[in-house]
Amino acid sequence: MSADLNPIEKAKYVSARRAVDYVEDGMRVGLGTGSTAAWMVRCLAEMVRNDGLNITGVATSTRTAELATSLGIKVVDLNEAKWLDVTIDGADEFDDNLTLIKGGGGALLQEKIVATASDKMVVITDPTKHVKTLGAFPLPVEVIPFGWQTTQSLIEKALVDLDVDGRNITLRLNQDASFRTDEGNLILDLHLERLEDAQQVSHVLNQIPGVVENGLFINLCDVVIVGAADGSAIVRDINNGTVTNEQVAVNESDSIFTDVGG
Ligand SMILES: O=C[C@H](O)[C@H](O)[C@H](O)COP(=O)(O)O
Repeated sequence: MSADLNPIEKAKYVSARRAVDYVEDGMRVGLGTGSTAAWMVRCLAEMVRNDGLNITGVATSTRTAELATSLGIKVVDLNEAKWLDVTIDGADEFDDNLTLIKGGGGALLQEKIVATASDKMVVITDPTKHVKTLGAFPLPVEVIPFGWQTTQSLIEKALVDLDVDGRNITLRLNQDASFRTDEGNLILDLHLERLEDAQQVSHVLNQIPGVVENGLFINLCDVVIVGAADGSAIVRDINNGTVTNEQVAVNESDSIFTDVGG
């Protein structure tokens, strides 16, 4: 493996390399967003290039679409694909129930639509993402720009009613301006520290006018893969209840490392 990659990047690569085993010829594949998902896109592109793999990708963000297209993966709109065989995506946090917090990169809305429209969601992670209780990672909530401060106040009130301390909410910035999602919306990051009842919080947030979607992914993830820098990966499948510790075949001279300058 490329000596230039730090251990976390190596772990992400290992997890992505294992995840692409779920992709078969002719599949429609949801392509996640983020640094881990980018490794998966590079792995798939290599299979398209070297093995003639024939897949159709649906990207969860403009940047993933650009990466996939630039590497030779066919990308279509979800309206065209309609339904997907598998989606592979990263996560910011996951717990033992495979509930996720996503949206650190602001792509949670399209990611959730794509994951929901998939037969299987495979989540690729590194050891830093596993938590006992969700919430240390701020929960992203996508809101429309109109009246966003009022929406924020309504979120604060709803959290108090749920006995969750939601007073620390920040508008996500991109340098000096507000961050805009691919849909032109804003992101509020909820610094909750602990999230005991994800189902309830998610439900309540999505009832508030102005909230488009939140970053909690509940009952969507089928498989989580936790890669490690030594080339091992823990693969947990929630549907068949298996947890396997595997060694992933990695090629030190893999051309995808040169794609990223590693
Ligand atoms: O909006 C971004 C996504 O939910 C990402 O999948 C998530 O933030 C994980 O990203 P990374 O793999 O870069 O840690």
